[in-house]
Amino acid sequence: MKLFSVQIPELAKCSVLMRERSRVEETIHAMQRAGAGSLQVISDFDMTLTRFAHNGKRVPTTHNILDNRLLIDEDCTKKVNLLNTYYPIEIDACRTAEEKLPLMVEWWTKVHELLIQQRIRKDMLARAVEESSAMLRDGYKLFFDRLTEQQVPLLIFSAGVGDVLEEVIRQNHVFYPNVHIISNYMDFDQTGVLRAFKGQLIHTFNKREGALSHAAGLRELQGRPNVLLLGDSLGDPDHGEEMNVEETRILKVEERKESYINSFDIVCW
Ligand SMILES: Nc1ccn([C@@H]2O[C@H](COP(=O)(O)O)[C@@H](O)[C@H]2O)c(=O)n1
Repeated sequence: MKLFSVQIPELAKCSVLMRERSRVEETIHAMQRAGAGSLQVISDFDMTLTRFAHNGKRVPTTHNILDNRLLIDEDCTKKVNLLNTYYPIEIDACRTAEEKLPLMVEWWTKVHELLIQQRIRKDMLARAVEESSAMLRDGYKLFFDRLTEQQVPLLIFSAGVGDVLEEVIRQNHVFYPNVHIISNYMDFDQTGVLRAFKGQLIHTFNKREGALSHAAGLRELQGRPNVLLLGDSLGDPDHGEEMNVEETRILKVEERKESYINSFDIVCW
């Protein structure tokens, strides 16, 4: 307890839940002893590195940022706004990942097809991000700065839109060389018009597959056995499993405590 109240006061807050406080304490001690050279951080992006809401309004996900008249027309806006339909399914603690999977594929596929039809222009993305209310979490600057100072790789695994994600962190001045991103990237034609999404679709429940298919990019993380895994979804705890590492899992959620406490070491709600 002393460790948390003195060194990490946030973890002593009543909004922080831990299944086994003593085990988490031991893990943090071990990670501290091993030092920054043994550490890597894996995080998802939307609602983990970005805020869930601000002043009572949902902060847009990277997909939602594309809902801007610079990029898509009014008719598309009506069709593309599927968050209220599919998000409750994504976070439904009563459904299994197997039940959710086809619905998640349906959600991402529908939206990506609509976006492609809109012939989105690459040179408009930065303005769309500027005009959006995208917002990283409080303390993000310290988080990114410390990791880069200590040369700790930060791997962002996101089922969002990589091009938009990059622009958000660039505009917040934290797109440092230690930041690596695996996400759904747009494929633009020679004139800068969206024609497809690159590679295999990444959604909440296949991030593990995404990690494997990008194994080459993960090589530089080898020799760093300690992983701090940050996520907001029950699909996230899988990220580190292929990597044969000790990990501490920290999660940001608004609700669904019970199931999250069973999946993550630390739950912030
Ligand atoms: N068309 C979509 C599809 C997904 N989302 C949300 O984005 C989140 C993905 O980002 P992570 O960085 O958390 O992997 C996902 O959890 C969905 O809730 C969306 O807004 N629109």
